[in-house]
Amino acid sequence: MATSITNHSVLNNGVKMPWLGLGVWKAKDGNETLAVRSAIEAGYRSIDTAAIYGNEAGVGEGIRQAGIDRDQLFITTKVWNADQGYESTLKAFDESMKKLSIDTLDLYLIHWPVKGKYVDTWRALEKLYRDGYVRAIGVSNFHSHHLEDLRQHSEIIPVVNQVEYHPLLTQKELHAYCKEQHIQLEAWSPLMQGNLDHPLLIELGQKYGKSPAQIVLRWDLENQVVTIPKSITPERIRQNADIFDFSLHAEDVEKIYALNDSKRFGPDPDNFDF
Ligand SMILES: NC(=O)C1=CN([C@@H]2O[C@H](COP(=O)(O)OP(=O)(O)OC[C@H]3O[C@@H](n4cnc5c(N)ncnc54)[C@H](OP(=O)(O)O)[C@@H]3O)[C@@H](O)[C@H]2O)C=CC1
Ligand SMILES: O=C1CO[C@H](CO)[C@@H](O)[C@@H]1O
Repeated sequence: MATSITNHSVLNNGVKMPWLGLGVWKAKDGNETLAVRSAIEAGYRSIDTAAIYGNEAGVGEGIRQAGIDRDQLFITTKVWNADQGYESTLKAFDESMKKLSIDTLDLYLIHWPVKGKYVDTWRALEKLYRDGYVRAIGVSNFHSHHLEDLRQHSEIIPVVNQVEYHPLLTQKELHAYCKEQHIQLEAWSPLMQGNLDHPLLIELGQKYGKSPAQIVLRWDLENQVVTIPKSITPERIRQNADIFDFSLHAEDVEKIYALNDSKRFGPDPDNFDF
């Protein structure tokens, strides 16, 4: 049970990853810098970006402005689909590191399972890991069949699978598979991209004296899912981190699970047109 913002998941290679991080998709034009700085000031120690978000340089700037020791932070970025393949991934990694202006990355993810490419991409991630440039390597948007395929064609197991996960898309089978394989599930769009007006979430918010966003983020923690809500609003950034002073009763966790209707806000990885 996570009781503090510094609580972490211990990944399958022993690296510690905070249960809560800040997402920064769509944060641009300086908002990403302000958001990262506000988050670090509020106690966040994990930031999730990606090459395709176009804000790695601004994220790096926010980290510097916060004036925190690099080893206190957990930074994730991702290789974009157009850069997949062995050599092109190594090049994309260098570019991301230059933009972030850091020497070592905490977590590098394959953003989507691009058919015919992700195994070679994974070999590049394995090299970066073995050479010490990345502390942990993982994937995003992988179904269990992608993970099985990778398992049969590679040596290192991903530490994390970052997938769309929220009350309307609970991914129970994938979650069970990841648990069995010691792959940490990480939730993207945990706040359903701001669609938080469901009556149950409002009712539970009133019951626990919390907002619907806090109820959903606490539900992630109860389910041992790493979560990375995005906000560029300092007050919401603080609110989203104020989830360590309460816990949900088991029956309420189940009520939220029951909202699942396999609703995706993003594409299904099997149908995504790369
Ligand atoms: N691997 C992948 O393929 C993907 C990864 N991601 C990652 O996951 C992160 C989170 O997902 P994302 O899609 O951004 O969406 P989220 O589910 O985190 O929702 C973000 C939206 O919710 C609003 N919001 C934040 N906090 C609150 C609150 N307390 N009350 C009400 N509204 C709130 C934000 O507004 P505002 O900012 O204006 O405060 C924003 O509009 C991304 O930023 C990215 O890092 C996302 C998509 C795909
Ligand atoms: O993380 C994400 C958000 O941005 C991308 C598109 O621009 C998505 O495809 C992706 O999954």
